[in-house]
Amino acid sequence: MNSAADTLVATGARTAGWARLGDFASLTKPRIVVMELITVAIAMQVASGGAWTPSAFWAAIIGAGLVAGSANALNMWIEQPYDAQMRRTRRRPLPAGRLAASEVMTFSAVTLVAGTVLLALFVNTATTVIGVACWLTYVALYTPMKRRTAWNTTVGAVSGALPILMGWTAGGGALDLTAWALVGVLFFWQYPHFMAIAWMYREDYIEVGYKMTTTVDPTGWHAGLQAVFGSIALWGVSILPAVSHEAVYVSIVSVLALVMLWPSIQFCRAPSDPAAKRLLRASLVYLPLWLVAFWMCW
Ligand code: HEM
Ligand SMILES: CC(C)=CCC/C(C)=C/CC/C(C)=C/COP(=O)(O)OP(=O)(O)O
Repeated sequence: MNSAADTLVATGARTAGWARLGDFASLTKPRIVVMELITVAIAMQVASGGAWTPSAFWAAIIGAGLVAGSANALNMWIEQPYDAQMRRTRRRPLPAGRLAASEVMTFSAVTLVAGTVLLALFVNTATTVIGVACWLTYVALYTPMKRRTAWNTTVGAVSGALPILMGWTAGGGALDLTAWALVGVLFFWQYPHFMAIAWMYREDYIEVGYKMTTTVDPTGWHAGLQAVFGSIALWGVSILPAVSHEAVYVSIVSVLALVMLWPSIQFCRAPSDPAAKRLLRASLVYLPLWLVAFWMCW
């Protein structure tokens, strides 16, 4: 177990009551998980044509949330020494000593089992298998790869893209072109999303030894290119689900594409903190808007 965290807890940094509950909740990286769960809910709604039962719907949302929360908690357990050194992450419960390593491990194990059981009993086998595959790609592949190669982002993008497929299969959707187009949207969206972040926190990443596009090429040129090509690919796959659908959807998505493409081009031309922040903000605007367009126009 992690003696550093346990020692800090022993010296009295441990929280109690609601604050302790908040510390456990923050192990799940709640903002990312909430966005993931919105993708799950909308994919399930569209795939089922709204014909879901409340038990299956809530089991899918809570089950996916628990499995994702488990993956994020275990990622924090593995990365504690590096989280402790980065400004953005050093106040997390484990490096700050508010939770013990053993508590984080227990939390991750319990949420993994609970989430998997919920998905298996109340949703279906396909969704459960995708959930476990997603957990494995994140914890067993992406997390160690961050220290070895900048290709980690491609693997992380698979983990980030699979939850929407869980929503689709939970709603009875087949693994057809639409299903893979949805995975493609989430996959390619993560390039501009993360290249902005990789630039903003490049000094932290260099200091702790993470291999990111912006640490391998500190000029930002490769990160910019990946943001631009990611945004172009995002445009293409965002349109795909509309093959037999309305022109209005294609028009909305094409306008939305510019929301991503323009700040990506600006960032690529001259990487800077303000340009990266604008790109990150654009990514966080794009995804909910695209989800609503997809849902409404389906
Ligand atoms: C390679 C994949 C990804 C990486 C490495 C990544 C990393 C990050 C990081 C480090 C932040 C914090 C930025 C900050 O503090 O300024 C962030 C923010 C955010 N990410 Fe991602 N992310 C990825 C994929 C995703 C996915 C798939 C989603 C959801 C669908 C998502 C949703 C969000 C949201 C909502 C925020 C803003 C809230 C916050 O700052 O915590 N991300 N991401
Ligand atoms: C159902 C299931 C298992 C879903 C998993 C969804 C999930 C965890 C997506 C994460 C996407 C991602 C790579 C985030 C960054 O992690 P990071 O380690 O780079 O972030 P950090 O630097 O903030 O720790």
